[in-house]
Amino acid sequence: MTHRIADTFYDALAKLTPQEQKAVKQSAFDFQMDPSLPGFQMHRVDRAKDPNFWTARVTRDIRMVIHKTDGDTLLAWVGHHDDAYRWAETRRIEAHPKTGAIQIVEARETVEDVVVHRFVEEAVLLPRLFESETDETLLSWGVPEDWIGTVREATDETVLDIAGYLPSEAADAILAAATGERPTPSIAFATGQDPWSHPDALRRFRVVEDVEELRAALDAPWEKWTVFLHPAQREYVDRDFNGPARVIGSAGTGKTVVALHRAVRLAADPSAHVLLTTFNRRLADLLRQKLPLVALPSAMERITVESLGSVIHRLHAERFGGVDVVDEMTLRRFLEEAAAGASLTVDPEFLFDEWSLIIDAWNVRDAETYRDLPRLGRKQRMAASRREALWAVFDATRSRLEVEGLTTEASSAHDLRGHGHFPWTHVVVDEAQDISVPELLLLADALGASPNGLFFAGDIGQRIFRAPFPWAAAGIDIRGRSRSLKVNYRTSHQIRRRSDTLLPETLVEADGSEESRLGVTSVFDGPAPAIRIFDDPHREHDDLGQWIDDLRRRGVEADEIAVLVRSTVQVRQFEDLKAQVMLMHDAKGAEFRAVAVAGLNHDVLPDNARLLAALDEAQLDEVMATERHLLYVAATRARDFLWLSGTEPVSEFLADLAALETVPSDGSGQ
Ligand SMILES: Nc1ncnc2c1ncn2[C@@H]1O[C@H](COP(=O)(O)OP(=O)(O)OP(=O)(O)O)[C@@H](O)[C@H]1O
Repeated sequence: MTHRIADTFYDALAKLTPQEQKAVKQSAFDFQMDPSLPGFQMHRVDRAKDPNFWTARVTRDIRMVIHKTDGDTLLAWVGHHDDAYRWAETRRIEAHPKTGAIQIVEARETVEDVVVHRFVEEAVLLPRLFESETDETLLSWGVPEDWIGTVREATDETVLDIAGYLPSEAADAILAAATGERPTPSIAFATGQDPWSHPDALRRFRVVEDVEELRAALDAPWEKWTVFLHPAQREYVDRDFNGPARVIGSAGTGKTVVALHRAVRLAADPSAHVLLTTFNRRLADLLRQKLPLVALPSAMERITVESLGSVIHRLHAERFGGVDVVDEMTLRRFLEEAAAGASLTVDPEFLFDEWSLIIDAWNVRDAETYRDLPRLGRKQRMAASRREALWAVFDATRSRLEVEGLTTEASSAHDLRGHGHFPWTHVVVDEAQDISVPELLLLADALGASPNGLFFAGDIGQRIFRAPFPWAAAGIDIRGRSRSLKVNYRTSHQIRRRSDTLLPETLVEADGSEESRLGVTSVFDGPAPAIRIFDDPHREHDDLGQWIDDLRRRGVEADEIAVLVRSTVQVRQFEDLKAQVMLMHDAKGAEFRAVAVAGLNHDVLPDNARLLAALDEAQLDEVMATERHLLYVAATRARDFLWLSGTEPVSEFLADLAALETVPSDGSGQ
């Protein structure tokens, strides 16, 4: 006898009151132990299209909908009595005729009102998106047979509605197709293969082995990712790689979720020691909070969650004793004094960048290496004589640091390379787009060649802290072991579409490889983002206050609303609002039901001081890219509601977004 739980049960449970949830959980456990208990008063749902639907009593008013086949049970839905019967009466659970995956299919006539009604109004005007697709193609996307006609009638205006009624693989496919992507057909199972084990079935049904597992699954019904993964996520969690691998994808596509599950799956091996890490402490703390949702205590014992900086600092202290790390001001002074000593006139910013991004980052120790080194991540060319003169400055700075008993963070990482035992067998790095050169060099040295040794999750469109550099130069080759996720679980269609316009459709990595951002879909709908431009900052503040008050009246709690700004001065400007007010940089890794990115003014984003400090076109491009990424990161923290505003003269990024508002729909559908 196999017990399963469906994602629809989960979603329905999350909508009940805490009291009702408690009762349902107890009943679900009891049911798993003994489904024949008389208290359940099992009733077959008489008017159901599918004869296998039953209801089980939880309380006077609450019923679980159970699907029973050959002794196997599936917890399919839960809710108030009449709703539960209606749900069961209008669903069928069956294997898809083409793909072979088990699906929950909603009876089409129940939704005709919603969808067809709209068809009538728009039918004459709008082109049908899938008119020319054959039945065979639509079936290969997982569209249920009796939905083919409706899908073929879909227009730009109705495609979202229709997708909402379809099994997720079919919804993903039609939404991707509506944006011009060619969906990959679902795997077709041969007759005789278990339809429940199809990858598309595994994303919505999960076998529950014992009550402990059921308890873990039901304890956090809002965190659906703890139980149900998209097949692409599952693949990257489970697969074995013979070298470093990477999952990429735009904001909200579940990369962190993959990183967490992957760490747990690696820790299943009793001889494993897994480091789950990222580039700063705040993000490592967030990972530490999420890990217990997916890891049993036995796996937790084999997983260390710590930021890379902290790991390096700790290992260095253990191995070499304590050394003081030089602060930035002192380092800048040493560099300038060394330049003066060598009678070299050089821009201090350039000197500092050259030290940080080349000399210290790549551990350049002699003039020859410096002379021959490719300009990794630096766009300016430099004559050999100039490099020779500069080398004297860097060499003197190194000696000075040594004399004063100081080191740098980068040097600490370099010291650890090739020195002694690396304490972990596997490292999983989240937010890998912001990893530094020395950190990557260390990881490459320790585990770059070992199977399943290194796994990275990241998005180059969200790189906001560090300059880009080619990973291959650090000894990491992920060619053929990198793939992207395309389903956005966090952000509504409307918010994702708007935010996506902030970045180019194709991003180019430092090694020249390209990443297409097209074809991403969201799993739910919501209101369009509010894009507002004001003449007066007080007006901006007050209107934003009203937007927040409105949300509060609609039941959004203050801690689910974030106001994100670019500078600390602006934090003060908005801090009286009933929301969490924070810097855009600090929102990385977080998500909120509602986000307002405010104070998007001309001198604020891109940050004026950074623009002024740029020494040439290349640096200017880099500043523009990271500032753009920052706005993208900020906007994509929003789940349901997004507000973007500034006061004239506004940020060029905001002006661009506002200009799009007045342009008629681009016809992309998504
Ligand atoms: N398979 C899934 N089912 C349901 N929800 C999911 C799934 N995967 C991810 N999510 C949800 O999507 C949201 C985004 O996930 P996650 O933070 O892992 O994305 P990300 O790609 O790391 O985002 P970012 O790049 O913005 O940091 C989270 O709320 C998470 O709970």
